[in-house]
Amino acid sequence: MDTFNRRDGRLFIENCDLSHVAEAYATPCYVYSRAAIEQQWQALDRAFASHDHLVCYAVKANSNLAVLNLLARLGSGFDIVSGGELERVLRAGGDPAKIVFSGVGKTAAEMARALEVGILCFNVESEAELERLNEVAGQMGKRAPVSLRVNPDVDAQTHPYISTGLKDNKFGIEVEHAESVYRRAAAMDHIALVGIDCHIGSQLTSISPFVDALERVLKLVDRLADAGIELRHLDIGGGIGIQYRDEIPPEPDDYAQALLAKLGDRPLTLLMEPGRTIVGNAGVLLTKVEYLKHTPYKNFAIVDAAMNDLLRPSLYSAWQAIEPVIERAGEQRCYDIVGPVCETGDFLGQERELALAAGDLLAVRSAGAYGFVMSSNYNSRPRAVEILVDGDQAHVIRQRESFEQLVAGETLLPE
Ligand SMILES: Cc1ncc(COP(=O)(O)O)c(C=O)c1O
Ligand SMILES: N[C@@H](CCCC[NH3+])C(=O)O
Repeated sequence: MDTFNRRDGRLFIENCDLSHVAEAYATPCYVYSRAAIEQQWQALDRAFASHDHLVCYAVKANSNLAVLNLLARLGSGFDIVSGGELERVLRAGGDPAKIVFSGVGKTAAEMARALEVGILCFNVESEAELERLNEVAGQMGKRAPVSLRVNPDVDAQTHPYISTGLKDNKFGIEVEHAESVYRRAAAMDHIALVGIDCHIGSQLTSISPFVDALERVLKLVDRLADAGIELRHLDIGGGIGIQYRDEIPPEPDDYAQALLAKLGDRPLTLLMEPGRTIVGNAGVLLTKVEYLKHTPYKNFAIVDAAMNDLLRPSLYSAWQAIEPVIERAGEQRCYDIVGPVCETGDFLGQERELALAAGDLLAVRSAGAYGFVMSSNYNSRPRAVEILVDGDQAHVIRQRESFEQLVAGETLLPE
């Protein structure tokens, strides 16, 4: 049985009827499939079985504690980019010794906490960060495990906002300059060099940019080895794309084979930081049609989810499939699916052929990654509820935010 399947025109996740989920928990509502998340992680893990490796799930893609907990139970590592993500992983039962810490702006407090719990390594993105880390570790009487994130200057052929491996992007240390930074780091008292890292972008649908990046990083690894700097691991980053529409993303086995062939017999553990490919197609956003509005120029379906709930269509003009939860007969019309937020850019989809009536439920597909995590309270809209489906059971894994929670922490000035 497919994770997403239709029975008598009704959309199910596993054995759970999504119209019942919407009825029980209201909309907007994120729903994820446990089986789909686990299967994706296991497929990637299996693909690398022949080589020492660690899949470090990129927490930013979907950081719900229940999702992190499922992955921790599978033995996953985690790629984090903030102190908040670190606390989430710890609360979800993740192993600190399997955490890599990426990001260009780590604060001293974040470094200290990560050193205290004993993470696998810091993916250091600049010399200034390296100096700060050396200082913080020194104050704590520790040595910080470090992997330098190099910027290989490879075009990931993806949306410019999510391309990270070009030399004019803010990420990593230029590959030509990295060797001298490694030499400096090797001489620091409170730094232990353990690895090398790169991440060239997100939603990549071709393997060749990964291979090009790896090739450039390996040249540096070999030069470092010649200079007596031996590393334990190489982290290829995340970025494997998913199918939103008609993209054909790399299969885990092909991806693994291409990378392992390039790696050859170098005794390096391979780390990776996949986010989207693990959770993206495991989730939907359910929303209800509040009103239909027909004008001589356009038809609008005004729904109860908005750009604050799912930002990707507004931010990147991203296309995500939108389908009725219960199919209805009748004439299809071309609709823009828009939310209640006061912005013209507030849409979930444009020019979609659908047969609709007010009150219908819609499912926005591929919403498991960069969906809820990018949501906001814009227009003072409470954040949506999150549900995890396990077989025929639907579990609330985050309650809908209440109006009380929405204003919590704000205070009026005294009279
Ligand atoms: C450093 C780093 N690692 C991993 C990821 C996860 O990327 P993706 O969700 O595309 O796999 C990102 C986001 O692009 C990232 O910036
Ligand atoms: N937020 C982006 C992905 C960002 C990747 C983070 N480095 C998206 O929704 O496609």
